[in-house]
Amino acid sequence: MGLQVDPAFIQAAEHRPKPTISDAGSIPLIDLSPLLHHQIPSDPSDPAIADEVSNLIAQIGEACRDWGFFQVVNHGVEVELLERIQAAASEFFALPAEEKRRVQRGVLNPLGYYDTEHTKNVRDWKEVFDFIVIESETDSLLLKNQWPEYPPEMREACEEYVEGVEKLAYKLLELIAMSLNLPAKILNSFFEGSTSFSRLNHYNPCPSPDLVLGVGRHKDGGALTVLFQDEVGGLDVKRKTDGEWVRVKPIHNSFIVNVGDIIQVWSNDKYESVEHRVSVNSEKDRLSIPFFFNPAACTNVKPLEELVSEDNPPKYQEYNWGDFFKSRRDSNFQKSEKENLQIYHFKRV
Ligand SMILES: O=C(O)CCC(=O)C(=O)O
Ligand SMILES: [Fe+2]
Repeated sequence: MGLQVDPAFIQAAEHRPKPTISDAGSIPLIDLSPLLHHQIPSDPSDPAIADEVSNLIAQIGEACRDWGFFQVVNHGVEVELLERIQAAASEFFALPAEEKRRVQRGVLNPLGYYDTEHTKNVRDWKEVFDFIVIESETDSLLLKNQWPEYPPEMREACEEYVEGVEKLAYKLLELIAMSLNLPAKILNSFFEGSTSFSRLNHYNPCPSPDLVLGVGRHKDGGALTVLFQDEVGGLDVKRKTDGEWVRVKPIHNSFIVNVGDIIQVWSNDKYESVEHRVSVNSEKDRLSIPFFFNPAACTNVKPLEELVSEDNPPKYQEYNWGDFFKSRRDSNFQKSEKENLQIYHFKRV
């Protein structure tokens, strides 16, 4: 029998998903309901901090340290925003290819539709639509949204969705800062004029799910990812304790949160950005919507001074986020012989 998929999609044998994967012993589940009736205090030493909130901060800290991933419920993002963006995304991806290509990303502007992303030089079994929160233009980078004509409600659904999810991302950032024993808002100013963007990921059913991946194994390069997934499932996380891949079980009206490379560097490796990938299946298509919470392009990323000392010297050299972001986006666009930029290139030896 001949191959059922283009060889560009085929993973090397060691990276192919196993036919069965466990969702037991998977990522922690955290209930954010204390935030529905308490403010996040400004400082971890605040004597008025409610027990429920200090407990929540401790849970977030443990999840970041032990997993780099967790799932949240009672997150305060309105379910209606989720329903609207899912409906718009499904309608958009169901359009004929020529229609979707009218908003195709280009070399100059990385935003819009595309179905040719490569992760580590193997093509991903997916199509995506990227849009950014704050549009900008510099000599080296154009970040301008390309909204499709159909469905007409897509733009509003996307814009209102990111507004809701960005608020959640700020709360998570503040809880993470507190869990590192730092003032809650210490990281917030890096996100003024942010390069945060969101992506609609659509994975079609695949005739050879044992040979390909929806997204190859990778770590997220930004600060924090807040991801919605539908009920199909397919996100696999590499468990830190034993390196096993575990499936993240879909939970209705929840978000999956993961620490990206920037938090790894800021925390001087206290929290690590963990590898993950997406498996596909032969029956159902799947939708996921990550929000990549990223600082401003001018941010120079390095271990936070408050977290380094003589005994714990900085483990990374400073790098510029805008340059890193551009280099990643260029290398994901086309297959290239060169490995793309990774934070370990800035590791001090
Ligand atoms: O679809 C998913 O569950 C995850 C996608 C992902 O890891 C990414 O887009 O960076
Ligand atoms: Fe990812």
